[in-house]
Amino acid sequence: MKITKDLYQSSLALLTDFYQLTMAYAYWKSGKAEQEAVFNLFFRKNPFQGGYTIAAGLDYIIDYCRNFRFDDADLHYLAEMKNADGQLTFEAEFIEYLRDLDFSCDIDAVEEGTVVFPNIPIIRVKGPLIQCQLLETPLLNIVNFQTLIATKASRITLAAKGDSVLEFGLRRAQGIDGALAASRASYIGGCSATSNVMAGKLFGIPVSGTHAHSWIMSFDSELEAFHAYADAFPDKCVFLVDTYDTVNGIKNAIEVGKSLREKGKEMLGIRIDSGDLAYYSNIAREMLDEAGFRNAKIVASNDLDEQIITSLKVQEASIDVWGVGTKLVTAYDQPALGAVYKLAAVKLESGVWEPKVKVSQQSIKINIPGKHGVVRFIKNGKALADMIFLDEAHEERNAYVIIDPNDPTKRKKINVNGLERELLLKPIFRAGEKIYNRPGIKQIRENAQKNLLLFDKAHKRFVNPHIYPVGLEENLYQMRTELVLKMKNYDNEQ
Ligand SMILES: Nc1ncnc2c1ncn2[C@@H]1O[C@H](COP(=O)(O)OP(=O)(O)OP(=O)(O)O)[C@@H](O)[C@H]1O
Ligand SMILES: O=P(O)(O)OC[C@H]1O[C@H](OP(=O)(O)OP(=O)(O)O)[C@H](O)[C@@H]1O
Ligand SMILES: O=C(O)c1cccnc1
Ligand SMILES: [Mg+2]
Repeated sequence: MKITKDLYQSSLALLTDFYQLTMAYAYWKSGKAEQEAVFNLFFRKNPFQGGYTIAAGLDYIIDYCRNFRFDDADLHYLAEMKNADGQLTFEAEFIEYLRDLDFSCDIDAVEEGTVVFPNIPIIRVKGPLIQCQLLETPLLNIVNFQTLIATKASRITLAAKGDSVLEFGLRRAQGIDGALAASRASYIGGCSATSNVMAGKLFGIPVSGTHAHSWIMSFDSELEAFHAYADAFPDKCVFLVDTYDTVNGIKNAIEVGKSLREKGKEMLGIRIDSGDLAYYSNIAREMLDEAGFRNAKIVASNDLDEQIITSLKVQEASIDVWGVGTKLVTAYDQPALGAVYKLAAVKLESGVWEPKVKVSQQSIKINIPGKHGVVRFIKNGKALADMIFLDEAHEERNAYVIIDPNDPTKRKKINVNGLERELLLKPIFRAGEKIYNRPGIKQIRENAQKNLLLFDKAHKRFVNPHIYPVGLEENLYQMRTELVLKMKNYDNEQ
C-alpha cells in the first residue's frame, strides 16, 4: 500500500533524531558502520494501567524500510549542515556513503493485532550497526503511537461488549498524521468504522457517520431538518436528537421515521450527544419501541471512554452504538507508550555474537541481552505464558523454567507436554528484501479479536488486571545476570 510514500512524496530518512546521524557518522569514521548488530524494540509497562497491549504499526515500518534511502535533497541538506563553529558537520565522503546506503537488514516482528506484553521484543532488527541505529527513531515513533491507540481502541471495544464503536476523532487528533495513524490503529484495535474519510481511502477502513447540530440549526425547525435529511438519505437516517430538547427530538425522529416507513424506508436510528446518556437512551428506547421502531439503533457520543462506557453498561443504558473521538485518538489518559529500542548484541570478527547490556539502578531498565526469540505456550486455547529465549541456544525441551526479568523469585515451570507453542517473531525482511506477505487491514482486525480470546478475562479487566507471565528462559536469565555483574565490575568493587 506504500502508506508513507503516499503521504509524503519525498524520502523519510531524515525523519530521525540528529544524534542518530552524528552516531552514524562516528560509526563510519571509526570503521564500525558495517559491523553486524541486533537491536530489540520493546516496552516496559502495559499502557492505561492495563494487563495487555495490542501491537500495531508494522505495515508503516515495512513501507519505511522499503523506501529507506537518502535522496538528493536530503544529502544536499546534510552536506551543507554546519556546526556552531561554522565547520561542516559531515565530510563529503560520508555523504557519498549515505548516497549508496541500501537497506539490507533482517527484521523479525510480532504481527499487527497480536496481544503483547512488557519485555517481549516486538521488533528485532539485525544488520549493519549504522542501519540499525538510523532506524531507532522512526521505528519507535511508528510503533509507540499505533500500539498505544490500538490498545485504547481494544479496551473501549471490550467495554462496549460487542456493540459497534465508531471512531470520531479526526477533529481532536494530534495533527494530520496523528489522525490517520489513529484511525488505522483504532480499526485494528476493534472499532467498526471511522468518520475519517482519508483513512477510509488510504487504508480501506469502513467509513461511517451521522450528522451534526449545524444541520439542524440551519433550518427553521428540527422537524424540517429531519425531513430534509430523510429526503437526501432515505436509507441512512440517524437523527441527532439533542439540539434543542432531547425528548422532543426523539418525538420528531419518530414522526419522520413514520413518514419514511410510508415510503417503504426505515430510519436506522437516533444519536444522543449530551446530557445523561443512560437516562435519555432509556427514554428513547421506550419511545421508539412504543412507536414500533424496535430495530432503530441508539447511538451515543460525548467524551466517551472505556470507563464511561463500562459505567453506562452497569446503568443498563439502552445504547447500541458508541461514537468515540477525543479520548480514543489522543490516548487521553496516557499520551505515550514508552517503548524503547536497545542494542542487544554485536557480532565479533570471530563470528561470535556478543550480548550487550545497559546497566541501570532500576532493574526494570536493564535490557535483555542477546538475540532472542519469543515462544507463547498455549493450552486448550488459552495462553499460559510467554518465554523469551536466546535463539541460538534454543533446543526443544520437555520442560522449561521461566524467570521474571525483574524479580528472580517469580518463576514458573512449564511442562510442554500437550501444549501448543507459537513463535511470536515472524520473518519480515531478509537482507533488506521483504519476505512477509502483509495481511489486509480487515484480516489484522480479525486476528486481533481472535488473539484476545487466547487470554483470560482476568488479564483484560481495567482495575488491577492479573499479570500475564512473561519470563526469561533459565539460561538467558543466567547469562543476563552474569553479564550485569561483569559490567558493574562487581568483583572489583569494595
Ligand atoms: N449516565 C452517565 N453516567 C456516567 N457518565 C455519563 C452519563 N451520561 C453522560 N455521561 C458522561 O458525562 C460527561 C458529561 O459531559 P458534560 O458535563 O460536558 O455535559 P454535556 O452533556 O456534554 O453538556 P452539554 O449539554 O453542555 O453538551 C460526558 O463525558 C458523558 O460521556
Ligand atoms: O466527544 P468525542 O468523543 O470527541 O466525539 C466526537 C464529538 O465530536 C462531535 O461534537 P463536538 O465535540 O465537535 O461538539 P460538541 O461537544 O459541542 O457536541 C460529536 O458530536 C461528538 O460529541
Ligand atoms: O458522524 C458523526 O456523527 C460524527 C463525526 C465526527 C464527530 N462527531 C460525530
Ligand atoms: Mg464535544
